[in-house]
Amino acid sequence: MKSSYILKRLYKDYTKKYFNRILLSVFFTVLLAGSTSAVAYLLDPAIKKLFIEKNQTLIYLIPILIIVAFALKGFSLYTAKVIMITVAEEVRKDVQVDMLDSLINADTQLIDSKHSGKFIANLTNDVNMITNLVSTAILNLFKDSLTLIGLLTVMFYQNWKLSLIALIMIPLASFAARTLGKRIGKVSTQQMEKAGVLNTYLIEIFKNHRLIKIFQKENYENNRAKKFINELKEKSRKIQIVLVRASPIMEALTGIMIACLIFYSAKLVVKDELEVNNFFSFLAAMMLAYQPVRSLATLNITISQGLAASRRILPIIDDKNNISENESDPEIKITKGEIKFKNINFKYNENEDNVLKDLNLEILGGKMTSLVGHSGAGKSTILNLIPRFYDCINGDILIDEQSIYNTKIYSLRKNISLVSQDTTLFDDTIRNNIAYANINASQKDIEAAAKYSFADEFIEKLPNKYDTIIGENGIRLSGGEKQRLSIARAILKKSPIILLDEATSSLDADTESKIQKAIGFLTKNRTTVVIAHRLSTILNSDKIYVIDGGKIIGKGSHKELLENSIVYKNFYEKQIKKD
Ligand SMILES: Nc1ncnc2c1ncn2[C@@H]1O[C@H](COP(=O)(O)OP(=O)(O)OP(=O)(O)O)[C@@H](O)[C@H]1O
Repeated sequence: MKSSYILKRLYKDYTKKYFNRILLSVFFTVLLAGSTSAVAYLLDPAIKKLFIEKNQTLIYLIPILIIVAFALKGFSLYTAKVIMITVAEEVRKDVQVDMLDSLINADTQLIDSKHSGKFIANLTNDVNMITNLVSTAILNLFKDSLTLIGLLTVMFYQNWKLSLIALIMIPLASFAARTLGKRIGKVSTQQMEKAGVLNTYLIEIFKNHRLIKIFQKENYENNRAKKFINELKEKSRKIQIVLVRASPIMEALTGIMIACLIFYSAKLVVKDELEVNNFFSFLAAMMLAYQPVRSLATLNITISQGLAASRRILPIIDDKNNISENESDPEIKITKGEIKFKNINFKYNENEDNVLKDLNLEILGGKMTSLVGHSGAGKSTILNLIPRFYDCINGDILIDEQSIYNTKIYSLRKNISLVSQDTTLFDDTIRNNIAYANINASQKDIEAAAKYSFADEFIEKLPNKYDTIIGENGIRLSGGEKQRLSIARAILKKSPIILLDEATSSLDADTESKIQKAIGFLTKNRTTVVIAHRLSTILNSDKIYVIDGGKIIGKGSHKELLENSIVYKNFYEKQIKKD
């Protein structure tokens, strides 16, 4: 990604709308440059009139002017900074909102390939650097270059020969800064990658802490943590060191320049080409110019960091969705809820074999259809294709004779509920977790859904009932309770199509029977496609498909399949019967 393109994008998407505020901030930097230069300039008449000519009439005016100039300098700097801080925070918010928007709407395939820890690092550290680029860098660019121009004017006004010597420093400083900037850009990308790895590791520690304990892997994990932290430390150290490397370079350059100046000034004084008042005013201007030159020299580093961060962030924002719809696509209309798979081929990744191979399915409207088969056969994949979490390579899926690929995606998903075996809940109240299906649902509807899913009996026993916060992914609830909540959520959605990935874990007989009843209520007269693991579900099914290696190898009722399908018989004997 070219730097010019990045800068154009950042301007167009993130800073253009704050243009007026930036302009106001620039106006204050003009005041700042003027007042800073005035301070340096005023030393000339101050020394000449007050000390050399001993003029008593200006004894009050010049000090007052100096106070005014300093006050104006302070006020302008403060105001310019406050304006740019506000802009910076707005830009930070806008970039983060865009990143999260792109994540929330991303294709499932894209999410599969994303590194969650790296995303967190991008969302925090990288966005910081972009914010610096569009605020600090812009502010400093104007503030420092205008101040420098003002001070150089004073310097040239006082003595052009001395000023030319001082100017030698600028190309030297900018050369040093360019070299440092390049190095910083490279190391900061490496640092961000390490920060991402550490974030992901942290998420895994939270998720897998029971596993760590039971395998007694505390030491092993401590060592891994140390390794990740060390790697990050190394990169951070490198960046900090490159950053501070700017200081000795600048100090050395300043030293050389001051030495040359003193040497040359002495010569000029001898030749009567330099007055003491001019020299002091010149010196003051040059001293004041030190800060803007230093800041301009390191500006390149902020810009390099910001550009490197943008190269990581903009592609995330620009990630294109493959799963899309046309403007003209109609909403899907569900009548019977019949689903047909026609010659479906599908694979998750480019270079792999097809996971589903020329698959044909007919799922009866308003009835229950079971998918059975060994692990890895492709059952979940079939379920994933119906709400278009993934799109097939070729073939078609029809619901009530309408292709799901030519309908509005939201209308399709609105008609589908998914109850999966790994129940997903939010760290929120019970009420909000059920109402996730419909945030406008009344308390009465929520309670009814809880009642039909047999969740009400445990909810009533909780300290704050429906207002109880259930912890991250429902950590404070039992497996059976979580399942009932997710069924309540699906009941509230009232969708005509239900996709059910039946839990494999066994529950106690009482909970099991409640969950079966809840599922019975949820799926009654609705098109249900279930990855079946329970005999009762299989027996209740109107049709069973046996999947193997991404193909249908048998269909019919339980009884028919026991007679006709060896794979089914095998599956039944080994996995269902023993349960
Ligand atoms: N997100 C994914 N990315 C890549 N490959 C995947 C992905 N999900 C599943 N697969 C592969 O697709 C094949 C079918 O998997 P699928 O999950 O559909 O099987 P399944 O019949 O549901 O198995 P199980 O009963 O164990 O859940 C497997 O070989 C699996 O490794």
